[in-house]
Amino acid sequence: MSSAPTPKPTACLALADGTVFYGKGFGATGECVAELVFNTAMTGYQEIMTDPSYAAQVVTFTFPHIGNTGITAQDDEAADPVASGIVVKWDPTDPSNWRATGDLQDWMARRGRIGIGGIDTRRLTRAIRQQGAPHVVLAHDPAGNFDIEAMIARARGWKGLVGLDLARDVSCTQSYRWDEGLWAWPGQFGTNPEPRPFKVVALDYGAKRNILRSLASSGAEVTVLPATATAEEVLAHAPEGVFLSNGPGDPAATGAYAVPMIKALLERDMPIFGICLGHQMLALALGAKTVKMGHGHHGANHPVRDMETGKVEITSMNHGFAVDSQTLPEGVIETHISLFDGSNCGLRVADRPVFSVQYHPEASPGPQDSGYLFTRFADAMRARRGGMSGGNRPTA
Ligand SMILES: NC(=O)CC[C@H](N)C(=O)O
Repeated sequence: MSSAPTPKPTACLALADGTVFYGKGFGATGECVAELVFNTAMTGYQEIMTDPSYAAQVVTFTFPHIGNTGITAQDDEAADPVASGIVVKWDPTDPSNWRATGDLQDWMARRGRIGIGGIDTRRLTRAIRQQGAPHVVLAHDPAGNFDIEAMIARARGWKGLVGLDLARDVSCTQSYRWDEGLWAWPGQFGTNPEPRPFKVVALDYGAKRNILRSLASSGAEVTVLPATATAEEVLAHAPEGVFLSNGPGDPAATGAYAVPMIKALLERDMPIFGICLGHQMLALALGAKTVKMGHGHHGANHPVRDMETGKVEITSMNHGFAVDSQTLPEGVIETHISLFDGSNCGLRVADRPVFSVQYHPEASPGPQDSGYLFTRFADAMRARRGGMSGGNRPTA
């Protein structure tokens, strides 16, 4: 009696330490070099893959069923998937979802993103937790020909994300207006009582669409400017508030453009709100330092404590760098911390409407606990209209 031959692996993942995982390839063929991170979200693989902050990263999902809800353009956080590739436990099945307009595998193949299925993602996640986010090469070849030694050497030779400036690569190149509000939970911010919208300039370092929707729904007329816009270019729009977006790469590598622009804005008494990379760059502009984390935070269930109200929020997270709270200068208050590891998750400037958070109040995917931050930004701009100050104090 003969048994069926074991199918030849059509994809493999080589870690810089020499560990190799074999599996079944899907999506695009070819090879990519990246940092490997794990994401613990149970939903939202499409939002995760299209979040521009994942540039130069491969994501391994701890949730085993990825692909089963298919793909819909409504869930794109950017025009294309940005994560270089994904690692999953089960091979993606055909989608079963009334919203699906396509399947994950075809979408990834058309957009040049590599997938590997059949991987022991628990073992891989444990390895990432122990050694920190490793450098990897992910390859997909239907013929199953892999030069493992060359892949390991390429992973070892890759310089990684520290010092890597990616924000200007994923940014828009032209300014544009964003008018679309939230479609997923339209009443989130109530009705804006202001007769005219707040003029907000949003700097695009890799902005997720749901951030722009959240700003619009909280009463803003949003003009999006490229990452390299100068303070003069920002101020030419006469904004009532400036928003600093999320984005990929090392915040400290944006010192040639974003940090000096933010420093110049801080000279003005203007509401500023930052998210994730925007939070880190604001901290740098205020004189603090950022550090690379071990394996970072990537998920949709991260508890964060608001230090001023004592409330705990369950948040969406995606970051591999963090603000070193020990370096926050006098007058800059740590407003939020991670309940997983105590790392900094938010700051504000005392008595000024300047604040930022490390996590993602726009969710997509994730819980909506932190949506109040968009209201706080709108309140800060409203207070300016009314000639009051201190509009970033806790509202609830
Ligand atoms: N989501 C983000 O904006 C990520 C910020 C930064 N690239 C980090 O990894 O920490």
